Amino acid sequence: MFSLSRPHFPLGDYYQLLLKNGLLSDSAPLHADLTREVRLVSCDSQTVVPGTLFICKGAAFKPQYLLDAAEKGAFVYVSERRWPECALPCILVSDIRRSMALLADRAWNHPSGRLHITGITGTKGKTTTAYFLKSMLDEWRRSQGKRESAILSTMITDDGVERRPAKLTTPEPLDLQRHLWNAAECGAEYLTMEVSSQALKYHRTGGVEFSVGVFLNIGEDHISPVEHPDFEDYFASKLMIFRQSAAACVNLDSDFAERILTAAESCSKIYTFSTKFSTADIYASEIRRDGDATRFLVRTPRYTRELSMGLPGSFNVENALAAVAAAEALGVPESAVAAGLAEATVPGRMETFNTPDGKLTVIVDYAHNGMSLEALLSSVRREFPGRQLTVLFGCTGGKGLDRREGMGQAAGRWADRIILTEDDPGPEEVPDICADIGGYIAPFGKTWTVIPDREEAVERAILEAHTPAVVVLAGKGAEQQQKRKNGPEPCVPDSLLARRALKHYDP
Ligand SMILES: CC(=O)N[C@H]1[C@@H](OP(=O)(O)OP(=O)(O)OC[C@H]2O[C@@H](n3ccc(=O)[nH]c3=O)[C@H](O)[C@@H]2O)O[C@H](CO)[C@@H](O)[C@@H]1O[C@H](C)C(=O)N[C@@H](C)C(=O)N[C@H](CCC(=O)O)C(=O)O
Ligand SMILES: Nc1ncnc2c1ncn2[C@@H]1O[C@H](COP(=O)(O)OP(=O)(O)OP(=O)(O)O)[C@@H](O)[C@H]1O
Repeated sequence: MFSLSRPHFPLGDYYQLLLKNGLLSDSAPLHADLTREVRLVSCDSQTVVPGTLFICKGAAFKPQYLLDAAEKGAFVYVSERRWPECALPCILVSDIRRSMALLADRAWNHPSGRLHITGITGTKGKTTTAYFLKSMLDEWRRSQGKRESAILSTMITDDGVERRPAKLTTPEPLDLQRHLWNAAECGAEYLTMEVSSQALKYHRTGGVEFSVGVFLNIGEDHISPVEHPDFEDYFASKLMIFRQSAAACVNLDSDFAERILTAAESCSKIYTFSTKFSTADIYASEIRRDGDATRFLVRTPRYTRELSMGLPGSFNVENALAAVAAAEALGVPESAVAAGLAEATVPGRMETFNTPDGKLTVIVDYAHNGMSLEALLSSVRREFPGRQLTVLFGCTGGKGLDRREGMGQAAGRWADRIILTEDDPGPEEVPDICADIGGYIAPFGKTWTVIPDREEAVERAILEAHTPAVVVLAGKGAEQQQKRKNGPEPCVPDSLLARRALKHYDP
């Protein structure tokens, strides 16, 4: 049994916290009752109750929200500017994002102090690594008769109390701290979470203690007017994870590994992992595909043994090693590491479907930028020699425009047959996006077919393949929505489309 009622703190505690962290930008005394208990800290006027400390923030913020909050019983507000239309006392701060994170951490009584949290950052592999680690932790916990660990990932939010599809990879501070509180209260003890560069840049994880911070890799992505202005901003944001981590896990095979290691020096312990450098603390060798399993030998400071996993793709060994490294830092027993990895599945990541005659393999995968499609196709080429390789994909519209170049080049380099289709076109037209991608395929001397309707495209990709063949359906993974001009609209997931088409397969 657990109680979900949490303590409440007087306004003075919150005020002192901002003062101590140098966030107050007004030295004038605050005309508010500092002894009054804050019943809720909120940035959403729709949730306000009497006794709320209201946070004014956001590009879409309107002063009317503050007036609504005051009417519902908010008694003080925190903001980077005063709002003269509101008579409530104002705590003026210099940085609303940092302030909000610290206030949220306080409001939920610093729940990360009661959990072992692993934060995972990197351009690619965060979700997969988080699922691997959760599977290992849960093996261990089940063997002790304990409840499952919690996870906050792009795929799912499961804090032991709330379980639903995630809105963001890393939640905003007030949501994040509530999830951490839930996890701590229900006895999850361990929590694995993805930490996006956006979250670090905007201090969403401010105040959180990570037992382990994992840095997987870095590549060009998320550089756009609405995300990061340039690669340096993106990289520097990700490196911030180590400032709040006790132990660091660093991939020596990543680009810029030296710089990542230097940033990790702020942590009290560093675990390096690699498939290339035998000097790494966690080192994998003898990597091979054996039937439906990927096997490799791993050496850690505590043991040397063979590990296996169901997920194909040599890049998944990197993710597995990251999880093994985090498990090492957390003291997860060897047997739970091995069993957890062997059993782990990740929806929409390298989901594989084979025809009974074994001549046609369809792979559904979430690769949706150049780095991931390159890793995916090069790995499939190695693992399925001598087969025709078809790739089907599209690119998102209105953002991430550089993905067209990276994905086009990866397809041009590796595929025999290329089908371009819809993938979250947003405000753009699918044929226009495909034409852009085609411009990056052409220099490789390859041709491509544009089939805007994804259902038709998948069917033709599969049924018109020349066996022995592999058909890769990239980009959407387990997603069930297409983001179009009018917003998200439901769509059939690729795995279901693949199963449907395979029913009509005629060898
Ligand atoms: C809608 C939007 O663009 N939101 C972004 C923005 O938040 P914001 O604070 O400016 O949001 P806002 O909607 O303008 O805020 C309005 C405020 O008014 C309040 N309100 C609203 C209505 C009302 O009646 N009353 C009221 O009080 C709202 O509760 C809110 O507090 O600033 C935040 C800074 O943390 C961003 O995270 C957040 O990202 C949106 C949600 C988003 O989709 N971001 C993406 C890019 C993102 O973060 N992605 C990463 C993954 C990508 C990666 O791997 O790097 C992620 O972690 O998910
Ligand atoms: N270590 C890796 N290196 C390169 N590509 C990878 C790696 N791991 C996974 N991928 C590719 O990236 C895709 C997304 O993987 P995953 O969801 O685990 O990463 P992520 O970091 O959570 O991604 P995103 O930030 O896009 O949500 C996979 O479907 C696969 O194609």
